[in-house]
Amino acid sequence: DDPTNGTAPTPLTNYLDTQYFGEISIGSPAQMFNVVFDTGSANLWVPSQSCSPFSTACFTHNRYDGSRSRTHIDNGTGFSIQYASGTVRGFLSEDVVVIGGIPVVQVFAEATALSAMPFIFAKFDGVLGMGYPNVAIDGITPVFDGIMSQHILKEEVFSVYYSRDPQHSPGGELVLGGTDPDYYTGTFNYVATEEMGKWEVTMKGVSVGDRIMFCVEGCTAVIDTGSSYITGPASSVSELMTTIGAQLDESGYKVNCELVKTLPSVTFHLGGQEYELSHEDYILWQTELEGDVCTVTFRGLDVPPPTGPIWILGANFIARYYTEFDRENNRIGFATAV
Ligand SMILES: CC(C)(C)OC(=O)N[C@@H]1CNC[C@H](C(=O)N(Cc2cccc(Cl)c2Cl)C2CC2)C1
Repeated sequence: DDPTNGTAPTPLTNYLDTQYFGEISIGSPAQMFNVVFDTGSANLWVPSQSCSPFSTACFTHNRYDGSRSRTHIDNGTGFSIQYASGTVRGFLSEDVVVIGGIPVVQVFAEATALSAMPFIFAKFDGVLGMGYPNVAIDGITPVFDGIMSQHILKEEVFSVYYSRDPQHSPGGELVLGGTDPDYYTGTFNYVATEEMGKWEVTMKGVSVGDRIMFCVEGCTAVIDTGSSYITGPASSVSELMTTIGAQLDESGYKVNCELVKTLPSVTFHLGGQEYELSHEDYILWQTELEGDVCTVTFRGLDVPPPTGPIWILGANFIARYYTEFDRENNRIGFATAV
């Protein structure tokens, strides 16, 4: 009998409120990796022992060595992912993956080439996609689907808590099979996933203060645990920044830290509920040597049709709203995070 009654928690590390990752093992004996549990993708990849020494991003991370695992199964099929922000190339292997204490035989990619950008900034080794199977490249069964087919989870859901303060411990928590009441208050409000097979919902508007300014006719919002920020169509975000008096510089939108407490809330209308972010939720306040820097955690990103135009609600949204991803009922639940 499972000591955690059909649920399996994994503590997460919070790196600068922008990267949240937890530990999994692959192989026998266990080889440990830090991975982002990413609802915006559906494949598992980790750096490979056979990655080229010239791939700095690969070399500075933990690497999987199939020859050291007695449960390794050769595959060798080529694999590549083209992110908006970078490229991962390698080949497929199969081995036992353990996540939250649950073992699953899994086809995954060994990365032999990782683009320096952005992976040299990554504190994590790889990515474990928590998306639906139809987002999976090469039709590979995602990890969570492999676990659901074992019928050991109390519910076919997983939940995510992201802490808002890097010093907070744990930096977050992934729960397979349920939710963790330690990290939310009140009840869940649910929104149906709009397009079967993506962690995407219909958004009814985006308000600044009490004025609906964007997505007035409705639009699509992706709830993406693997994105650091909130992104929206570049024109909308640029208008939003003008409204709050933020300037764009080479590393994002900045505001004068003295004015932060006067900034309006930004509210996302999902399902029958309004999800407000206050300036505490969307400003990253960093104290540097040359003074304080206040970054607005919104980015303009134009996703081409038919996928776009979309808004992507990332870590800073999830840090405020504890999120339950429900595969049983194809819906997403939000509760106020503690
Ligand atoms: C189309 C398809 C390829 C499936 O799209 C995706 O996979 N889309 C992914 C959607 N979720 C975010 C992913 C992403 O941007 N990164 C890079 C990243 C994010 C935050 C911080 C850092 Cl340092 C980095 Cl490197 C992966 C780590 C999750 C892309």
